[in-house]
Amino acid sequence: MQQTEHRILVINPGSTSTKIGVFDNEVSVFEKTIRHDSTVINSYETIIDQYEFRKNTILETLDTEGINISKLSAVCGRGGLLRPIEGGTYAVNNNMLADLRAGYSGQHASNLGGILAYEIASGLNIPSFIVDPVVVDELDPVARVSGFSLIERKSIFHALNQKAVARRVSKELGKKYEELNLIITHLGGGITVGAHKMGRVVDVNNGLHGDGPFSPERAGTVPAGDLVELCFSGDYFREEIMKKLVGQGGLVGYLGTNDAVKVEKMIKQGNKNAKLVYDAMAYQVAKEIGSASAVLAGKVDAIVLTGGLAYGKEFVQAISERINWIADVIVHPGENELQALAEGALRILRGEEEVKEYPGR
Ligand SMILES: Nc1ncnc2c1ncn2[C@@H]1O[C@H](COP(=O)(O)OP(=O)(O)OP(=O)(O)O)[C@@H](O)[C@H]1O
Ligand SMILES: CCCC(=O)O
Repeated sequence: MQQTEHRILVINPGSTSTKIGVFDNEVSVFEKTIRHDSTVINSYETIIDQYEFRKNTILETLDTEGINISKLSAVCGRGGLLRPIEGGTYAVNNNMLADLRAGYSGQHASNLGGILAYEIASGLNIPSFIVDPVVVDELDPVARVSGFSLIERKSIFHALNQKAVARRVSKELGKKYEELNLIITHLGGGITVGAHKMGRVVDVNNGLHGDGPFSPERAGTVPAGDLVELCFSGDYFREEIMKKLVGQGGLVGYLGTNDAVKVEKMIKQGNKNAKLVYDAMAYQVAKEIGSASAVLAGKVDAIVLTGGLAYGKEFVQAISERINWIADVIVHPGENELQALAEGALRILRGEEEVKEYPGR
């Protein structure tokens, strides 16, 4: 039996849920998705205002499950919209807390991850970390140039899951992550396609703010001129347009649902519009993968499809048949973010990796 060296609490706050897990070393001993009623969540003006509610919910859940938090070695949260930083495990420090509280790069439920980790850990006098936040930025300089001198391209993507899956696939291929060129495609509520060149994500679409394929909830890249016309038409407030791009874009905008399983049902029932839209989403994902293969100059060891949509056999098939000439396609459906958070903290606690300091200010 494996000896318990480290017990780690991991926290992944999402827009409608808080996922928590307790790990003894790499082994999950408890995982729970705590779903939050949208009326409760929406009663808070900002994401940060939800802090007390989410913290109490986590502590009550652990208490009900009989998990004694005084035995924890560390707490690790999903990192949020911070300043751009390279991938890795970061200690939560005052600069990070200030940026998360202020929403330095915007509002995202994951902003609560570092704050919750810190507040629970500091009461127990143990360290708190975040791992591979959504702002991980390893872009090559050339990838930052947008073509419009007032706007620079940014790196905002599913870094935690992309990096974790990339490491897992590298192991499966019997190589180090730093020895491979991989295209990792996260197919979730948002979709991001990362060009991982020898361990660095040198280019990726900004999944949150209008870049790349459309997804269940995001519009992705839209024709800029037409968008400007719409913004100044006088028909919409700024927040309305933002919502149409993020949250109510993609499948939600076309078909009124973010649930791909429902869309597949619509298609089976003969809904031609649903078929067209679903095909278009697969088509745009394949285009983005093709573009990432050009970033890697065609030297691609594998293309990986992950996230919830990767459970959809026909969706995966529709993407694969357009891109499987580039490299082998490996499918890892779902995400493993709690495990990735635990492993990130563990690498530090075991001294296998040096903890990174968040710069700030
Ligand atoms: N078995 C399935 N077949 C097809 N689609 C599925 C299946 N299971 C889940 N999905 C779809 O996957 C999508 C959600 O993916 P996922 O759970 O990775 O997203 P999320 O965690 O909410 O958001 P994100 O990954 O962007 O942070 C939804 O559209 C959901 O309907
Ligand atoms: C994780 C950033 C991308 C998104 O939320 O869609």
